[in-house]
Amino acid sequence: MTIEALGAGGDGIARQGGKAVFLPGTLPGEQVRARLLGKRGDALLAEAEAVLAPSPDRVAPPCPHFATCGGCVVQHLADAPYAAWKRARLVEALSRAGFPGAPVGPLERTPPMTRRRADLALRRGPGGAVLVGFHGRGSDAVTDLSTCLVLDPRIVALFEPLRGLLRRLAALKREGSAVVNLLETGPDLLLRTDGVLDAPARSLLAAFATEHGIPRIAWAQNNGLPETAAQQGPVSLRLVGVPVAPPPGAFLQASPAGEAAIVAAVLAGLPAKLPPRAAIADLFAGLGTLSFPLATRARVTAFEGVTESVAALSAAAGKAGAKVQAVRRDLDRQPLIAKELQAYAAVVLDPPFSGAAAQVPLLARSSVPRIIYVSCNPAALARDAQVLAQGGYKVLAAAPVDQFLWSPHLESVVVFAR
Ligand SMILES: C[S@@+](CC[C@H](N)C(=O)[O-])C[C@H]1O[C@@H](n2cnc3c(N)ncnc32)[C@H](O)[C@@H]1O
Repeated sequence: MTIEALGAGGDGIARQGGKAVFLPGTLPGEQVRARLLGKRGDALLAEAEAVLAPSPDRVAPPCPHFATCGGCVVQHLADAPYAAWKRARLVEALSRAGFPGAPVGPLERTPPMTRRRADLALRRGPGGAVLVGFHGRGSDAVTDLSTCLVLDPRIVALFEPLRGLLRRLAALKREGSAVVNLLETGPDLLLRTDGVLDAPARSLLAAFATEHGIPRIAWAQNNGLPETAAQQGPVSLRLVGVPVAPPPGAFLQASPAGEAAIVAAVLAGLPAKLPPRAAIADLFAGLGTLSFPLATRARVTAFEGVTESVAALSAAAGKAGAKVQAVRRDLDRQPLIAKELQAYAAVVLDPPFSGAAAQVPLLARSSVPRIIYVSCNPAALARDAQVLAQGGYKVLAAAPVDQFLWSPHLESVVVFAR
């Protein structure tokens, strides 16, 4: 087969009998000998058994786990075509939404080994050993990682100690996860396991926290509410200089450089002049990553659905005297309505992967002069941007931010105006 394009998920795409065939690990222009594996929706899935004519853009993937780990699926592509492909994802998303030729800026890059948040999969294997890593490509298998080239080395340094801990932790029967948030006070660990945490296990966690300089270890059974299992000291990080104490497993932008690029693009998207008593709404505000920078320009109301994040944001704003009011609100069930929206000179929204399907139609019908949409999913962005296009909004600027190096994920900041 001849590979015609690189798909949105990072797989090469060929055609056979009028059907698209997805071939992981291949690149446009390559000729491969392939074996069909089955169907993927309307398309076919195949495996390249041999690359007969490799692309000049093919490079040796630097990570030893490339073949199995599902994290970095396009590490075999040279840097310049990789950056062009990533940026093109935003160009295509906006084009699909009805904004062909939108002013898309250059790709903002983030360096390897700087990701400060990891959501690791844990699995106990036969013999009691525990695998710690990421899920495999399109599979449920867990790749047991010895290294990772995107994560901050301080997180990677915890892999082996975690394996040792979990081997002895009866609370992990078969499956679990570990979220590591690298804060300024050290790694903050949230363990989710499928068993019960008894008193000896709590002592084990406390000893582990002391030994590895971990200020807090929280634990939850499966998807239950986390509880603090061991606390050795305060947990804190600064968001534009404002100290915030995140709850266990809190959402953080993936890397400091990515966060800085997003904040810069959001601030640049505000009108140069705001009316004297202007207010900005920050929707899906999390811990206030965007609220605090926005508060340097106007009063901010920060809407967020997770109670613990709202409390952390509110406490941080109170202590710092920042002009941010935090409000708990589920924006899927109870989006801001027209009457509420008209109070704002600008609305910033940074929804989860699924986008903001409930809020965006109300924004599209609103009189809000400026909407700044921060997206981590070009497909959801394309759907939501189309609704804003139908509402009469134009794109003033769009910034693609490569927070998830070598993966198909793309962060973008798009500025809409009436
Ligand atoms: C992509 S994060 C952005 C957080 C923040 N803006 C930042 O930059 O760190 C999305 C946030 O939306 C929140 N969220 C998810 N679903 C929500 C909902 N239905 N209503 C309100 N907030 C929600 C999540 O808790 C999370 O904090």
